[in-house]
Amino acid sequence: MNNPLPTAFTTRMQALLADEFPSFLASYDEPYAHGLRVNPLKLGESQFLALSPFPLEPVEWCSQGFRYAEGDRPGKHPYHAAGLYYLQEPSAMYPAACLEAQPGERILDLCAAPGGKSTQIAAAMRGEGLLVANEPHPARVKALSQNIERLGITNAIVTNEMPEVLAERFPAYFDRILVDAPCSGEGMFRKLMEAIEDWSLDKVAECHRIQLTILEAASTMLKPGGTLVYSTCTFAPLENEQTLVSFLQQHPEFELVPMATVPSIRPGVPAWANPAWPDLIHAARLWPHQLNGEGHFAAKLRKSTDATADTTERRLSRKKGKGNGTHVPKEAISAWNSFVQESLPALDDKYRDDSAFLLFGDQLYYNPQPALDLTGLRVNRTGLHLGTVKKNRLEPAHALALAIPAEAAARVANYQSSDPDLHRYLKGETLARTGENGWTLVTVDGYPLGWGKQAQDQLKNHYPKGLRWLS
Ligand SMILES: C[S@@+](CC[C@H](N)C(=O)[O-])C[C@H]1O[C@@H](n2cnc3c(N)ncnc32)[C@H](O)[C@@H]1O
Repeated sequence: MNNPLPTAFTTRMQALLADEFPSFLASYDEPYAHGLRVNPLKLGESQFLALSPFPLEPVEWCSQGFRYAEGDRPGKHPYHAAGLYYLQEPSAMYPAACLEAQPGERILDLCAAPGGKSTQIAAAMRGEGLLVANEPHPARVKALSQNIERLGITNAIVTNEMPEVLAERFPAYFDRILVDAPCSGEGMFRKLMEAIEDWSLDKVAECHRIQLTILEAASTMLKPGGTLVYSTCTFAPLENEQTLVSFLQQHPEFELVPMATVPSIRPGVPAWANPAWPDLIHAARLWPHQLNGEGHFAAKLRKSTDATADTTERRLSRKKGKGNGTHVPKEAISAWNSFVQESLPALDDKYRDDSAFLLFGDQLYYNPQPALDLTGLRVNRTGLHLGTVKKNRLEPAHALALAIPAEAAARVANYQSSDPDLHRYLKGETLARTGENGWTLVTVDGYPLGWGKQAQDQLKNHYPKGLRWLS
């Protein structure tokens, strides 16, 4: 590898890994492990395997996960734009699988950007229940929100808050919480030179402190009997075994519990914490020299059903955000209903509950949890963005195109993935095309990509400017 690993890092890893250290070090000369996770909200694994232009190998711990070869570019394929998959290195697919999210639950992903694990959790929820995907970093929350949109997720609320703020609002509220914590990123060294340049022992210590504050907030928000998964993409015991033990010492109502595993995944190490903690064998270490992945740590904790839950919601100052939107005038709802009648005649009854509509300015949303009070919180996306209400007519949102099946639409312009017209569409060009006038769903091999508006012999392009392909 060109950029040498930090000496303090290799010295520590040599002391920890002893005989295994040479093969750990040699793994840095291997290529980065490329993976993608098929999005079951759009299609099943076998359907994708039949369609995939890339040779794929299954990931052992995630049924929707596949490895692809160096040199393939699935991020540059129209199927990516249609949200058929999410690019994610294989070991990062493990923590959300351990969370075992179920349809209908309330789930929080507390450190969620850019959304790899949120999109995996949403896939397991099958559109039922509530996913709160939170990211405190203002720029990173935009990437998270775009990925939620691209994958056609309709039951997520994307927030941009510090965990402590959410903890005040949601005591004992969630069935499951994922803390995929900010960390020193030692598992990113193969992919990103900046991860090596940013690393220091001080950063490891600082991350350990931050991880404890995040776990503290998570513990408040979890219901008695609830499940918490903690994960990092670093190898440092201080950020893994030690963070957990420091937390468990303060929280006897939590215990480590076993997770589904495979032989190439190793247990956590009880002696790498102070005091040594035998239950750490239930945690998991994914090492780059023992499996084909970049490396991760994960552990599952259960909160006792006897834990007393302080469900008193602390009163926040509710001035800064407008998370609940404004009262929705009946004209906006009827604009939506007219659009459905005219352009989505075969849409099911999913978006018909008048109490779920929200209006932010002229932007109409459909809230997966209408009873939830979001006032005062910084909210980036509240459920499904339906469109813009303009003069009592609805201009459909890009998110809507990605969340519906092609069969719902009255007018569809379907292109094969290799069709030059499809590439023109993705670049934002108007297409020469005949067809019935009106809003038209543009699809690739039957999977929705975005909107066009047919007028005479042209399909006007409504693919979002910020997503257009440059070449
Ligand atoms: C490991 S990354 C999350 C990756 C994400 N779960 C995924 O799978 O795509 C950790 C995230 O935590 C965010 N973060 C940083 N400080 C935080 C804090 N105090 N509380 C919550 N999240 C924080 C970072 O901005 C970063 O996006």
